[in-house]
Amino acid sequence: MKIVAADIIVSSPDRNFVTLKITTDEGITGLGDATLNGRELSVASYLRDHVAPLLMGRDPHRIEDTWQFLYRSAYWRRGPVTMAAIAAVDVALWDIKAKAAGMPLYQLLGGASRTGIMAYGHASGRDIPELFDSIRRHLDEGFRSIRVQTSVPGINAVYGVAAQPSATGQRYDYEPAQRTPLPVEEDWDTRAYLRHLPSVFEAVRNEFGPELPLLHDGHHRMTPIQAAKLGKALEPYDLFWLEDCTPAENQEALRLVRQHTTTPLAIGEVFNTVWDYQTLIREQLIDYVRSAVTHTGGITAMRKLLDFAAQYQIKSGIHGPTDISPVGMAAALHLDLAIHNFGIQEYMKHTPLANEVFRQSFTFTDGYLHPGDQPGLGVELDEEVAARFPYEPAYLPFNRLKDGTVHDW
Ligand SMILES: O=C(O)[C@@H](O)[C@@H](O)[C@H](O)[C@H](O)CO
Repeated sequence: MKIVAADIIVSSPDRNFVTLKITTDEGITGLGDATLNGRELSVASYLRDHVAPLLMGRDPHRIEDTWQFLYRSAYWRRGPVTMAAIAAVDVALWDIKAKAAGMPLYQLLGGASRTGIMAYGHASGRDIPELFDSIRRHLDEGFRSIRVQTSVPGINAVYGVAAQPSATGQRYDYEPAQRTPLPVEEDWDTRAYLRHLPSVFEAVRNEFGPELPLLHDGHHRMTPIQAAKLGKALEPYDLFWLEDCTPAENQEALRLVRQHTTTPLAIGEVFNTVWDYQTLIREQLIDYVRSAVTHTGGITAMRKLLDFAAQYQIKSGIHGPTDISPVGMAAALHLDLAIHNFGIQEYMKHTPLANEVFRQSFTFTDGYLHPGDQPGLGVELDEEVAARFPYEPAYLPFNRLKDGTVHDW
């Protein structure tokens, strides 16, 4: 079999997605997700201008060789653009291999290690009553693990609160990237957040009891000592994890957090290679790996990363917000089902419009996802519908402190 075409499809059904479609001389096609929120066109260009010509005539079955070739022959290594482009090729090739075998992809990764994939949803509220309603709604929808984000008194707009008004006047809901000519400015005050958050978790535990797994995302905003303080303060509420408590480019910083708290830690959605985790994993400074298949070099690289983590009893918590397309989501689900050290999967539902462009076979029942049993990934791209929604520039917001200093968002 030979690769005869590699097309890049950029489409914006409610938000931007970049999809790679690889076609073989036998007529089998494979899809890969190359979406990098707010920087989509850079990956589209990387693929179209630099990678697609290299793929022509290659044997699609040689996945490891193609991965190594794309990674090493570029000379310039790592980074989100490069690794998202390589991920898209990798996932598309796995899709082709599984379709050629007539099997769902997870079978090629060793087969199912579990019957379903525990998923967590995103509950949020501007105040406690709104948060409780959101948690109840998620429980009604079938979620059995819940991420909790709230507004903080004194701060106007906080990451992750769906009901807050966005810059366009609509709810924030599905997607923090805004279709505005400049990134929207949000405000931040870590001391106010640290004072407020423990009382929110206390209220949630009192209302919903001790069983429900609860998660929280710090979105990179704390220093190590602030993160240590928050982890300690949240210990009575038994979190499943505290995510992205520090920016974590400095892996050693997590030693300090770890020394002070037993709240489990999850990190890595902005990382893109195993090297970003070397110290974190070897020194057991985290409990969950948050990388996205889409941003970390695809299934081939994620499998190696998670096998490394498994040696230290560190589990997966694969990134799955709506900026991971249904193609990237399906790739995550096949991997989740096959690996032994599965932890939890993030799951934010895509909009009905996005689901018209990407027809998926995965299911969500009583808290558990399953990728389905269609050959390959189980996702089809409707290119006619996709063409109706051309790219629209959008930016993620950024933060400023009260004195005007730019802060991590
Ligand atoms: O935990 C998460 O899923 C978030 O941190 C993301 O929603 C993140 O904000 C987006 O991926 C940014 O594009």
